[in-house]
Amino acid sequence: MSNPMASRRQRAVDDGERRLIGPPAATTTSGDPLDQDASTPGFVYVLAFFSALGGFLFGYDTGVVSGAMLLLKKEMNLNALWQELLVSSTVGAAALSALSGGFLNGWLGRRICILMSSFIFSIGGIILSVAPDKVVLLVGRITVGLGIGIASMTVPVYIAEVSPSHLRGQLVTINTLFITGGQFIASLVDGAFSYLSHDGWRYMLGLSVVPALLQFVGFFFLPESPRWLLQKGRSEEARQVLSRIRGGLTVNEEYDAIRTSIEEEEREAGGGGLVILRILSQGPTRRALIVGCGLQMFQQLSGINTVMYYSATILQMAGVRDDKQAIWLAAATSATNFVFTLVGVWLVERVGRRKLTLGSLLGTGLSLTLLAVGFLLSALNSPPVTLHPVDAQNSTCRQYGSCEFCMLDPTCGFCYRENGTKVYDSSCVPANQAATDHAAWGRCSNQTEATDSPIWAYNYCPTSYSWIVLVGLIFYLAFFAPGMGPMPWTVNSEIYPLWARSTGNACSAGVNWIFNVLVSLTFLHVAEFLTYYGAFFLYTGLVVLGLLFVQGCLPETQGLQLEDIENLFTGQLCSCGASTHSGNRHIHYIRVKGNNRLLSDSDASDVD
Ligand SMILES: O[C@H]1[C@H](O)[C@@H](O)[C@H](O)[C@@H](O)[C@H]1O
Repeated sequence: MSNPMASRRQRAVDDGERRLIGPPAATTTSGDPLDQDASTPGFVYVLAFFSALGGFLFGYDTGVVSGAMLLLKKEMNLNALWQELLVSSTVGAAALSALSGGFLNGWLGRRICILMSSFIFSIGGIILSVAPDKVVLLVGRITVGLGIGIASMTVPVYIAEVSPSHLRGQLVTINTLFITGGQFIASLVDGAFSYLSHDGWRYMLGLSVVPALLQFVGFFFLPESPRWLLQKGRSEEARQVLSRIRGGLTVNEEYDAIRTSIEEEEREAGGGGLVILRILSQGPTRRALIVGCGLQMFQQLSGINTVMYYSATILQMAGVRDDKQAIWLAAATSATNFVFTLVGVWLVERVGRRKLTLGSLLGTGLSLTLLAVGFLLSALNSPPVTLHPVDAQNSTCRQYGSCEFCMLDPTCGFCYRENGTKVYDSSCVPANQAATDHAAWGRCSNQTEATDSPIWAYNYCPTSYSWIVLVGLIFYLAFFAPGMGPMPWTVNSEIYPLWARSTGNACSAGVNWIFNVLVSLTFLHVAEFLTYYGAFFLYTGLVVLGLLFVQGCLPETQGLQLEDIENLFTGQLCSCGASTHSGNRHIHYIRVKGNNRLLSDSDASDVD
């Protein structure tokens, strides 16, 4: 049977070495084959930079809120519900707008969507910085979330569509570098403005207007994706843009490949019906969608955002008691995430997406186990409660015999004194629910700087095993950041055929945001029921499932033309074979350890 979605060229890999079947993607005007490195004009980096500002804003706005919240809850007297609302409304809005972004992308194009998201970011930043009360703050956070959702699905698609294939993985991964960079800068800004006694949060939240405006102005001068233009029948414009992006080289080959693929797709689909239904009804796109959404789901299920969020507590366990010091050390955590994403940018075109994802998941799983073991040892050696003060309100806190059980109850905290590593005079008392940084009553209810005053531990316990948890945290970020952080975004930007690309990315980005909310909102409840070590063992289990999924289902897309990648999904989902056409050749290849190994390359008439 001939493959209905076959495209023009196919690169097959034999024993890890790629053989190019058919002519190279671009030739110089003189007709010489291009040296690919020499053929990459700087303009494509400019495009990637301005687009990735969307990733920066995504990272900044999700990262900045934790530091801003420390100030906001005091200045606006926010209770726990309002704090939760302000954090999760952004992520919820991002999920909704990512899902609707697919339709907007197909209809208005990538460029307009990017302009729209930077405009929304700017408005959101302005609302947040002038907000007179919590309701306006909520409106601002929702607005920013709408911008994040659209940016998170559009930017990777745009970068993938303008990049030459040999650089595509690297350039799309730069977007995730900008996400983690945004989170890192946000933590620095949080640190710097935490010294302001009043209105520091206005600067923290409002500063995002600067990159948003920069992106808005930049994109006024930048072109639309040539692939989208061609799909809309604006062929002359598409050819001009393609040639501008490729530095004035002859782009006939690439242009023809895109056009043929669009024509074939249109013939197949007849152009009608809802895109999502067409995706689900055709085997290859359905499989691509499952792989894309699965990757995004497992990214969030590996617990990245709880690890980032929980880093402050981990650091407190390690003995960092001062708020300011904790803020700066949390900046070190996001710096680690950022630096190791840089390793991912470096590795993606060297080892390929699949190996990088598998290696990253393996390391992430081992690090989660280490984290869980650290928490387990801390729990087993948790200091006992030795004092039982009279509790007028008869709260649940008095029933707990050790710090471990006391801290797992969000209404209680552990009040103790220490002598070196020895804990004494310890009690479990109710936390002040408006501000959990002190107890509701008793010796830990007023914070003093005196060295002999008792210590208030909310959400953590003093332990001598915190170093295991700290090492686990660093290893976790070092393994997660180069692979599982960026690869779900990178792979999604390249696995769908053009007609399904916006919708496919919208769905997978939506899945990412939905699981982001689910995991971060449930973390404290999961920890309450399963304890902290139980929660981290659970994430380890989920990572093992992720490993099996990636091992079975993720093909290698490195180096292939976007138009060819869809053919990787023509076999059974998670099986290892596929075939494609190249001119009148019929090529069978098999995925061996994720590489496309050539099986046969025969005349089409022999096979069909
Ligand atoms: O790829 C990104 C990155 O890993 C971020 O650090 C994380 O906060 C996001 O949820 C994720 O999508």
